[in-house]
Amino acid sequence: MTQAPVNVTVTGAAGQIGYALLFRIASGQLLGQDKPVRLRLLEIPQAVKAAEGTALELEDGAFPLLAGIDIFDDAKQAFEGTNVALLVGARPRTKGMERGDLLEANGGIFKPQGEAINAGAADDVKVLVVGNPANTNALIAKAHAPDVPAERFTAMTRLDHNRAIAQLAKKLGVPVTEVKKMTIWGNHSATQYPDIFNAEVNGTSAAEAVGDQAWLENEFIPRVAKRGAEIIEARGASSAASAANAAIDHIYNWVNGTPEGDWVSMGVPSDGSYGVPEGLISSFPVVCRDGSYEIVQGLEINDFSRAKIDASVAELSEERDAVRKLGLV
Ligand SMILES: NC(=O)C1=CN([C@@H]2O[C@H](COP(=O)(O)OP(=O)(O)OC[C@H]3O[C@@H](n4cnc5c(N)ncnc54)[C@H](O)[C@@H]3O)[C@@H](O)[C@H]2O)C=CC1
Ligand SMILES: O=C([O-])CC(=O)C(=O)O
Repeated sequence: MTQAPVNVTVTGAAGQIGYALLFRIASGQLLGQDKPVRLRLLEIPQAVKAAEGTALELEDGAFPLLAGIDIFDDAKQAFEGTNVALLVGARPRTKGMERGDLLEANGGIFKPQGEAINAGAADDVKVLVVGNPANTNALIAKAHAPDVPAERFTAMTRLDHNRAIAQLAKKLGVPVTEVKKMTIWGNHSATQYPDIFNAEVNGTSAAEAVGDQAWLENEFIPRVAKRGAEIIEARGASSAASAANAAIDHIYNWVNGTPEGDWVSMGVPSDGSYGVPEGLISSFPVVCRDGSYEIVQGLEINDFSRAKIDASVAELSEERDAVRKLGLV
């Protein structure tokens, strides 16, 4: 283990996703088994003690790759020298809160965090926003980090991607490993569009293998898009371990590449591909190589898919307009 440790900042470290995420990072699953990590945990002052408790447990794991843990309640310090920033902590929607209130409350978190990343993160920083509304929170953070290349700001739709693979595999009675080229388009919200027209099962068209438009429209798409609510209903709490798992997958692929003949879904700043307005953080199919990603080009978008993508992108534009009005971007 001669490499210098990679600095990984996790916000919301004392929350449920944080608890599921930190042990997997410490065990080497985020970056790879040859990469030591130094954890930098950010919490609000009231939750620092709980984060300290988690740090004690991390110590008790005696993880060979864990080079150190520091805990902060100040964003500037937490993002100093960070190579990988996992922005998990966010303001949840509470009773009586309007959409605008939620965006404003999250602006109060993601604006200063963007500024702190801009001021102190390492030159190679990669940012993943998990905290909801993830795409627009990522947009806010990016807007306040003008010195960081825009493409380093990403939002998590990998949980949706994994959910879509699992549901499709279940429908067709095949192992998840047979499903390739799944795509989530748009927003991490109920408007997202899981696209099976470009997906493959055993190397052939997934849509043809399913051959059931009613299942696609009435079961698959709503199931994937509303899976978060289904989990909350069943568990009495939102997805945590599966969200942490998806965050691990997102960064692992970004850093180490996607497998040959497959792609993954990431919320990334649009370059105008597929008619998504430039700058919006929208989910696309991407391939990752050598620590960077590229949006997969040239996919066929049929009329059904076009309408679904447009609807989700329209929601992203509305969210951007709302945070623009609030002076957050
Ligand atoms: N993109 C996705 O696919 C998913 C996103 N989520 C979102 O992830 C977020 C976190 O979820 P949980 O861990 O379950 O929530 P949680 O409420 O258990 O934990 C959130 C933590 O963030 C902390 N926090 C709040 N403001 C902060 C700030 N300014 N700086 C640092 N820490 C701060 C809180 O003290 C709390 O410990 C939520 O917004 C949730 O909606 C959850 C599942 C999937
Ligand atoms: O709604 C939530 O907080 C959880 C969420 O994003 C998901 O499970 O996809």
